[in-house]
Amino acid sequence: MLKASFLPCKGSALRVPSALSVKSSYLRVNARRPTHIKASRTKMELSITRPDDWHLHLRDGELLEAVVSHSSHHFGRAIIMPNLKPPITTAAAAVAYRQSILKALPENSDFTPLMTLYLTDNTSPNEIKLARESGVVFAVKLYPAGATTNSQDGVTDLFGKCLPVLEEMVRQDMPLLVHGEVTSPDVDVFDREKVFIDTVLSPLIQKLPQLKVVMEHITTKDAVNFVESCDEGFVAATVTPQHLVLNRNSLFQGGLQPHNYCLPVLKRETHRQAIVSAVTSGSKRFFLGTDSAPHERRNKECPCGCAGIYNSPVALSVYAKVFEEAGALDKLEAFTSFNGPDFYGLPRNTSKIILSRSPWKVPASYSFTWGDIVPMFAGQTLEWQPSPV
Ligand SMILES: NC(=O)N[C@@H](CC(=O)O)C(=O)O
Ligand SMILES: [Zn+2]
Ligand SMILES: [Zn+2]
Repeated sequence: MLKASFLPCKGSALRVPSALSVKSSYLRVNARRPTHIKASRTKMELSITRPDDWHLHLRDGELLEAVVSHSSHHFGRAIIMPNLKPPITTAAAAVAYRQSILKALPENSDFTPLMTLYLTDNTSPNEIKLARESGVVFAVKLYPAGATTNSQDGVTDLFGKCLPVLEEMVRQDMPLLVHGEVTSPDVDVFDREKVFIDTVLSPLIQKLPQLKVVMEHITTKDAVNFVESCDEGFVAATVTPQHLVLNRNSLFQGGLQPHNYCLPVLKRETHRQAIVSAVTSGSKRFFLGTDSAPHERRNKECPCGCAGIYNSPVALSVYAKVFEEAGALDKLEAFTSFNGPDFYGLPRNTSKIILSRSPWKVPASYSFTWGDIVPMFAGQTLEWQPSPV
């Protein structure tokens, strides 16, 4: 069952665990704690290698300036999603977008954006070569046309028009990042990930077994099973905070909850449990990708609200909570900081961050002259707090 403390009831605070549950966590962690976990009865701290975010939407313009520090503060690097308006479809556009991200960063930040290209039916194999040569593009993103926010320019003909590009990606060792949902209106929205696995991903991997694929923001037991059935170095998955702690009840708890709406949509509890088991098992195939996707409040709380949850400010707190509740805090660091760079063939970060058990209240919203953004778990209290070393 989903813990009551994670149900985002409107207006009710996320419950801080009682002294008793702190104590029992203390005992559980202490019984098998690795050296980087320090515990005392008053304060528990984890020192972990600085995490990276392998799936992040930073947007551009005012929104970029508003959100970038919530990621750059704690994460070393992030895979930056290319679904801007217009999308980042060329290496040159990725280079320019990277410059605007670097410009928006707080002074002295050493956060590194890892850029991606937005795959279209018209992407040329040469663009993949240019992307590789740029030295700043690390992956190509597949949005099936119409699947999610700003995906209207996405792919309609993966096995036809895109095949030469995919073959070039194999040659360039460039991973394909996948929004894994079919878009046919005939397919129930809750089945779209499973049908995508059966009809697109599985055949794709059979056709191009050397292509590196990341199934982004997985939401189902089917995706867990699929990723686990593939070759470890070739297929992996990112997992968001929301798909670890919320199920589809959270969309309707006490009324319609637009701030819990993202794509792929939250699934039933059995799927959430399968994802928690997979990530807390210590498997190298799963790594941190927040899918933090800020939208202005007015575009979420309206008759046709956008999909996307803004979770950068709370992501590390939520991941820590999930691993703690599974009795797997010793496996947290691999998920947040090792499995991602290992899969991408990049070095692990060398600096550290500290996660301490000191409850903090998530702001009700972040306000700017042009509007505001409501974060995940707005107004609620979380137990784990990250601070840079
Ligand atoms: N996850 C979402 O619900 N939304 C993302 C797009 C995406 O990652 O699919 C966004 O850009 O808003
Ligand atoms: Zn997506
Ligand atoms: Zn996303």
